[in-house]
Amino acid sequence: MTKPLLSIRDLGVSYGAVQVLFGVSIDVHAGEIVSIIGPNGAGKSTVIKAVIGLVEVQQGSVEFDGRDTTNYPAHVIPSLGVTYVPQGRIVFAQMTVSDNLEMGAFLQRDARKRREAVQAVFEQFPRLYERRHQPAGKLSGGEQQMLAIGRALMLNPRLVILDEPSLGLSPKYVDIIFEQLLALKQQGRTLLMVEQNAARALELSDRGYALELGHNRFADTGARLLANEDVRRMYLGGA
Ligand SMILES: Nc1ncnc2c1ncn2[C@@H]1O[C@H](COP(=O)(O)OP(=O)(O)OP(=O)(O)O)[C@@H](O)[C@H]1O
Repeated sequence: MTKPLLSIRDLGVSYGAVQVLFGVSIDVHAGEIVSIIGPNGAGKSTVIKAVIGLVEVQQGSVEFDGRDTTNYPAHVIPSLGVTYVPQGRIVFAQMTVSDNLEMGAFLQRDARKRREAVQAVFEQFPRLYERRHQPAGKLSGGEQQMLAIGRALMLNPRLVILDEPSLGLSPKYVDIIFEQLLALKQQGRTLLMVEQNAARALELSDRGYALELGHNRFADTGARLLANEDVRRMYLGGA
């Protein structure tokens, strides 16, 4: 198999004296959707925060596109081609939808390229085009999540990392957001996400990793994890 685009190896992270990750390893290949699942406190968000420089890695390594990026500062990560959609639909509420998107292209100095990127996001999310002049704070929760995802696409990233993209959304928008993530993969994007909605996430994931108390517990294709009795009992509510 080709080398992973992102390779997280034996990650150890502590908050102060409390260790929360104990040798976690995760690979993401170009063109894949990979999900990290696990109960509250398993360490899912900490893994992605370590990748994007928001928490310090004490053991192990992070490699992106063959380069050791362990403990690269957060402000450098977007220039590598890695963008992040934080938990909680974070948008600039007073700014219009269009201006929110422009903010996502902060590294792009060419105004024409910025406009082209905005147009590409509008094609992906026609609903955002309809509401382009409105303040982001007036959008519904699902639309704000579309906007947060659209903003992360503005730099044409090689990897998009999403923390709980479906959290707090109505069932209708959960469907829409997951459909959009699948559409992004079909366009060749690479996605790594953390999801509490494990069954839905695994359905559209090429591969998944189940964490337990800061350790790797299961790693397999999405389909095989969904079919695994132990995974179903421990992570999918026994369904
Ligand atoms: N800033 C912090 N300071 C101290 N402890 C933290 C901090 N952030 C997270 N933790 C602890 O680290 C552990 C892992 O948290 P993390 O948020 O990575 O888990 P998670 O699997 O993403 O769960 P959740 O879905 O609840 O966010 C938990 O015990 C949590 O309480």
